Amino acid sequence: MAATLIDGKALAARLRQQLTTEVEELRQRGVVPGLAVVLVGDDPASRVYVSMKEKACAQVGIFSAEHRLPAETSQQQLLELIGQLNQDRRIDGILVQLPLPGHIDENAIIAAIDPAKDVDGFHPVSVGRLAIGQPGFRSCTPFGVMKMLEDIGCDLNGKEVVVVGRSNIVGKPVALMCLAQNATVTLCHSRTRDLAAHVGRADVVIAAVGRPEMIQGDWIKPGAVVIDVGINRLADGRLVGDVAFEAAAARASAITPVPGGVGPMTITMLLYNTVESARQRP
Ligand SMILES: Nc1nc(=O)c2c([nH]1)NC[C@@H]1CN(c3ccc(C(=O)N[C@@H](CCC(=O)O)C(=O)O)cc3)C=[N+]21
Repeated sequence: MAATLIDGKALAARLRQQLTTEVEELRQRGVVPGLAVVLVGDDPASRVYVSMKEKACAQVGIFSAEHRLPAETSQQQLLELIGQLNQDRRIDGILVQLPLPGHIDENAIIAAIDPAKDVDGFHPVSVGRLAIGQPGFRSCTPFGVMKMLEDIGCDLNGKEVVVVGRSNIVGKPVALMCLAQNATVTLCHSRTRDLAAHVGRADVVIAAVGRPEMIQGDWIKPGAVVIDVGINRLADGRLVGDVAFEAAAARASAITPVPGGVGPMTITMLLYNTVESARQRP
């Protein structure tokens, strides 16, 4: 393998160490950052993610308040809880674990969160601020990707960035973040013609399609940086990304592994946003 491995787990650990110090300083000023984590229903994957988030909060000294609600919870009941959390002075961030059960309108729930507590960065106000270049909460996975690029000293100014996948939670926001750093950004998706040709021009490839190993190694331009946001569980139990790792690593200058790449950064940026929100407490 020619490429440098971009170790998300190690970077996440370093950032969490810094956050621990910052939380301690806030605590001495009488501010304990607080995160409310809301889980509706009992999806096993969501349960795992939520407990990872709580553990991470405890690790850096953030107070976390867990709200586990039954799958039958009505939209009205959930909106009432959000309303209470919006008013709760101990709470700096509200995270509603997605996906929500089918009878609940996710957009209505996200819109009900006070933008000042939108540490997930999913509220239309946060997304709008990102789009027009104003400060605001940045959603955690794309924010983690940007931190990783910064950490390896990858300056995006004038670079060709190809993002594969146009989701609201990764593809679109990461494209906007790269644009804000003066990259030339191409946002590819399922209808893109000749994806291989686009990827082949990229100095930086950001894969967020959710299809196991779809981005082939021989598409990668020699020396490119490859960020793999995908986390796909195969039938044999293996966890793989959206990029064919071994073949891509043979051509790339740097590449993220799966697991241990972008994943650990997502939760770390949630902690980061929560601490930032506590700092801005009214
Ligand atoms: N409101 C909301 N906000 C989210 O941020 C959110 C969400 N809902 N719903 C689900 C997705 C998924 N997500 C991940 C967090 C950490 C890892 C992570 O740490 N992964 C590790 C371990 C992977 C494993 O072993 O399963 C890794 O990639 O190395 C992955 C995925 C946050 N999400």
